[in-house]
Amino acid sequence: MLAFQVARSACSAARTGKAPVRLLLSASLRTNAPGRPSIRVFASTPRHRKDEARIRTVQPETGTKTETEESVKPEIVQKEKPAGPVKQDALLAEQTVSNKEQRKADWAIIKDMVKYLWPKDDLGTKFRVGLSVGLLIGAKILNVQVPFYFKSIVDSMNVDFAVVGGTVMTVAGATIFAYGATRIGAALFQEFRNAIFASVAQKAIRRVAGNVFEHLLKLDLNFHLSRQTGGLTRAIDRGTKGISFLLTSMVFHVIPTALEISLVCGILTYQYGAKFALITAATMVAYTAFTITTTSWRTKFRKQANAADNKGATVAVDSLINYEAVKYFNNEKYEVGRYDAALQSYEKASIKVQTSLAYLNSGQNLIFSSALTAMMYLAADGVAKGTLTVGDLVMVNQLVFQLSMPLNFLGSVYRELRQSLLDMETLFNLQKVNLAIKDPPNPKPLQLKGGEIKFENVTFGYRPDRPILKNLTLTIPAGKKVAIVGPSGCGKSTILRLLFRFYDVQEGRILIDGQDIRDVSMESLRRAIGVVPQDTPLFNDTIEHNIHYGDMSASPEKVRAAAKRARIHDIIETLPDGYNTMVGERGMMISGGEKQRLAVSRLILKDPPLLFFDEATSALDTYTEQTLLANISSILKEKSRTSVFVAHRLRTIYDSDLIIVLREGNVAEQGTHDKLIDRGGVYSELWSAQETLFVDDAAKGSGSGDKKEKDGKGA
Ligand SMILES: Nc1ncnc2c1ncn2[C@@H]1O[C@H](COP(=O)(O)OP(=O)(O)OP(=O)(O)O)[C@@H](O)[C@H]1O
Repeated sequence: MLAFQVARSACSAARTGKAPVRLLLSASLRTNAPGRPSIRVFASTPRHRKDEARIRTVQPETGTKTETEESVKPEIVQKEKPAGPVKQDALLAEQTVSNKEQRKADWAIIKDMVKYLWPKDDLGTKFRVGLSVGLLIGAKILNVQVPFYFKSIVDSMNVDFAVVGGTVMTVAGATIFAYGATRIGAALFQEFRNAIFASVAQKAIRRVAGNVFEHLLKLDLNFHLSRQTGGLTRAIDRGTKGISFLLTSMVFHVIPTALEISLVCGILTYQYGAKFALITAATMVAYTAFTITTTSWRTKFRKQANAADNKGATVAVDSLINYEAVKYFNNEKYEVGRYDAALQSYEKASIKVQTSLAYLNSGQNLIFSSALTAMMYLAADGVAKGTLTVGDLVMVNQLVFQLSMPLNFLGSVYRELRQSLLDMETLFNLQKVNLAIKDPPNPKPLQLKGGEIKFENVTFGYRPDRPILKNLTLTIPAGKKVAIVGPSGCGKSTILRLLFRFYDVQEGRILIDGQDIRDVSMESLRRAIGVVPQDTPLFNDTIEHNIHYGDMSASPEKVRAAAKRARIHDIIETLPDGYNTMVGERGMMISGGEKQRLAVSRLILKDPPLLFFDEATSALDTYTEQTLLANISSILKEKSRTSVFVAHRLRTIYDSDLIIVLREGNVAEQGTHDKLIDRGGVYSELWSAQETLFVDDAAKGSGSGDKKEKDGKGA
């Protein structure tokens, strides 16, 4: 049970830790752009991604944009801390996936995404995509008109106004207005395009995220216990951001860059001949090749920074979650040291990221500026020879500059695209995780006749090398109150988990009223079983909601009636917010005893025929425990129900119809209390030991029970 609880609290801790992770990431791990004025140019980047998009500064002298900062995104999924060699191997294996396989996976995702861009039965989406592409083409065509007007304005200005006469209005007024209108038109087209496309990306995100979430809820307990919940939600979060980026960049970056480059090359060839086109084409090839190779080389620095970033977040979150433990043992310095070590690795990796970025930017600038110089020389030469006008010189300059924007995007889009594909792969892989526990084909619902539960030669272990139940055979008779007792870790809670089909048995079978639980639908099986677990899982919501969870269709009156029966109503009424009191994350804002009673209320509301109480009253004082147990007994008597009580304190179960004593994964003995006492076996020894303690406590006055209860009969 301990391992189960540890794993469970790890999950919950990860959940609790989600907010701090983000807080710390943004507050202390991210470096900011240098303090000079910067313009964000990821105009089409969705809002949530903007924070992560690099900031580029427009250099006033040249107009070219230079990457100045990259947000270092944490690793694709916050991976579970490697718990041993097996997991580390798995992680290594994950990292060494061959490039070929990676490309295959990338293409599979892109193909999948095309389905969202052009869904079969969704005319609306098709229309939006079509319209966005139309607007995009319109914007690009308008954009390439701008240099033409500019050339025309420069040429028409290149006259002696004193000789020719006229004003700016008569000479170039129309062209200047056309120039302005074209620029405005291009900008408007781009904004409309973004607005229209937004719903396509958001719809895709909703569908994928919904499917993944549904799948996650279907996965078995083992999957959830071995993953960090924080990591899972992060995978969904990052994967869905990836979807938006991939769709947006597929439509707005890849296609338009290609379109713009072709248009500019075409115009240069048509207007000024092959030399210009050749230089443009050579620049494109050199720029692209340099960007792609340098980006691939830089990726490892980013990965290192991401890993350090994750480590820092994990350390910080772990320390904050275990705040009390840190304080109990005065280990603040140790924790700060651990955190600083992670920050130091991050610092080193970030410096590499920045320096390699400077190299990338310089190389890109060198290639681009060399091409620009060559073109300007050719154009100036043309002007000198009289084959070109000054306007032509300006137009060449403008056209080439127009290329700088898509080219600059190329580097960032390429890298972001790779990252998005990785994020999405993790997300899509989650959907592929097989369900270990599933319904049989055409399952029948469980037919309850009385509620007899039988374990027949059941062998089960969470790990194959450590069996917990060994050829266990037991019968829980229909309509009876049965107790399962035994030393800690002997498999009492495991019996419940198997019955609920959180896991399937490795050998043997479990029958309810003669039906193998693997042959009936899980929905009907789980509907028939009610559980008050050892550690009550509560939602961070109101008390009302948490009780209501037992039956979402129940009326508020029923909720209150259930609370009364679980002896929690009066306490709730005394709280300032009554039933609207928030219970806090994992119910941390209410006491352990209150949590258990909420769990009992929930069970009463669910009203199932088979009831399981796994140490359900362990956090209560003796008086409240006895009263609650009396209430539970009266509920059991109302209808014929089979109930199973797992308990350590034998005084809470001594009156059961049958007591099963487990030891080392098997039944050591069974019978009624009196029979087992007479037998003088394990139960009798346990009973005597507990009674001695109880009497001692009572004598010292520290126990809350009275002497009358000593033999158990007065309870
Ligand atoms: N998910 C798990 N993975 C691996 N081992 C587990 C898992 N859950 C429980 N165990 C182990 O299985 C054994 C039986 O656990 P179980 O919870 O059934 O014990 P229990 O009899 O209910 O104990 P307790 O009385 O302390 O609650 C324990 O040794 C426990 O550490």
